[in-house]
Amino acid sequence: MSDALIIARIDSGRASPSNLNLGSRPFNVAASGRSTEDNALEQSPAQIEFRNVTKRYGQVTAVQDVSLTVRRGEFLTILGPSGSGKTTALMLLAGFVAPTEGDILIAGNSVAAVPSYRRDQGIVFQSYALFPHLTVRRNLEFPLEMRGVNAGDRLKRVDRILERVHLKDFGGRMPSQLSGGQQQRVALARALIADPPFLLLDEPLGALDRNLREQMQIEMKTLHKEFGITTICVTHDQEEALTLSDRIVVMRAGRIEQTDRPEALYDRPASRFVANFLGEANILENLDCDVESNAPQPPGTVPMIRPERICVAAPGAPTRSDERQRQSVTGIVEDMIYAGPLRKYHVRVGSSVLVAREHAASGQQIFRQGDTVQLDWLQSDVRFVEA
Ligand SMILES: Nc1ncnc2c1ncn2[C@@H]1O[C@H](COP(=O)(O)OP(=O)(O)OP(=O)(O)O)[C@@H](O)[C@H]1O
Repeated sequence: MSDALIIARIDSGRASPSNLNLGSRPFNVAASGRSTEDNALEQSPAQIEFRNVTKRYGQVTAVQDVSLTVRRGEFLTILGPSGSGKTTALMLLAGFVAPTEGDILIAGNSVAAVPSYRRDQGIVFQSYALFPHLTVRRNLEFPLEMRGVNAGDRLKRVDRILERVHLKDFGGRMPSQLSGGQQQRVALARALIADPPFLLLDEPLGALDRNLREQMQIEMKTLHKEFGITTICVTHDQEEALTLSDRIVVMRAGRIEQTDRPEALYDRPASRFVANFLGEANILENLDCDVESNAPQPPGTVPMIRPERICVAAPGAPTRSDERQRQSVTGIVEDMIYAGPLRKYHVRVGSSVLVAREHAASGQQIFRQGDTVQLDWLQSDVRFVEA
């Protein structure tokens, strides 16, 4: 079932950074810089709630004790590696599978006894699931017919939605006569046409090539803004999650590891797992020095720094940061990779290899394999993550 696409808005009551039970860690504090939009979302009413939901298949626990609150209008992405329970969480919400324990509420009411076909939701799958023998127009009319909408209204609504997804001249085509991106737009239009209160997306763009995926990400974000529809999206694509979401839920082995806004998740991951899953992370272990930070190291944590926060320089070169705030180590370049406008260095320091990423600026010294370099960073850029 990993090829369904669904949109909705989820908020983990259990694991957001502000309520994670992590003692006195500095990242318990919600990141600053919230926009008016963020605040408005936080104040919007809860639309969907998972209350201690567990789903077992025999010996396998696919989802374990998940509690979430999705707010009206939110775009929430469930992100996690294969087998972490993302799709099961979505299928539970869609009513395709029933919880073993716990309850799911929509608009404050338990939906335990409501079959999926009676849940008013739009669903989009990676495989589009368009009817191949029906034209685009007939595909779009189908959900309206099911709801008893009369022919005149159906016509108007189909015209309107075709216009909104930029497919006004494609109503007479069969799905096989459309590109992948166009088929995905029809699938989205079909999910939205009956004005569902929320939309569920499972790996919505997984079948598209990279360029088209980026274009569709922008289109989906625009559509979400226009419709203001609560959306829950399941993906294992970090970039997609970062681009589209108001908030991201990171799942691991059936549980929620962390929930937060994309920037906050990247800048202040709670655990080594999240730090590594969302971007690249240097865990500052086994260096021949004590890593210093502006904050004391809480027990059970390890220091972490993102590659773009590390500067690479010749040994003894003046550093770019304030001396009192600076930490530096010496290492040997193992590898240097050009990645378009970026240079990525792998540098051996003791028994660790640190990754540093720098924007390629003109006049900047380039280091090669075997060169001795100095790596330095600001202590304030060090984060402590759960080991
Ligand atoms: N119908 C089923 N019967 C038995 N086990 C299942 C069933 N559906 C899912 N599982 C198991 O539950 C766990 C979670 O599966 P799920 O499909 O939710 O993960 P996922 O994060 O969506 O993975 P992927 O990204 O690979 O789709 C996995 O171990 C999977 O094998």
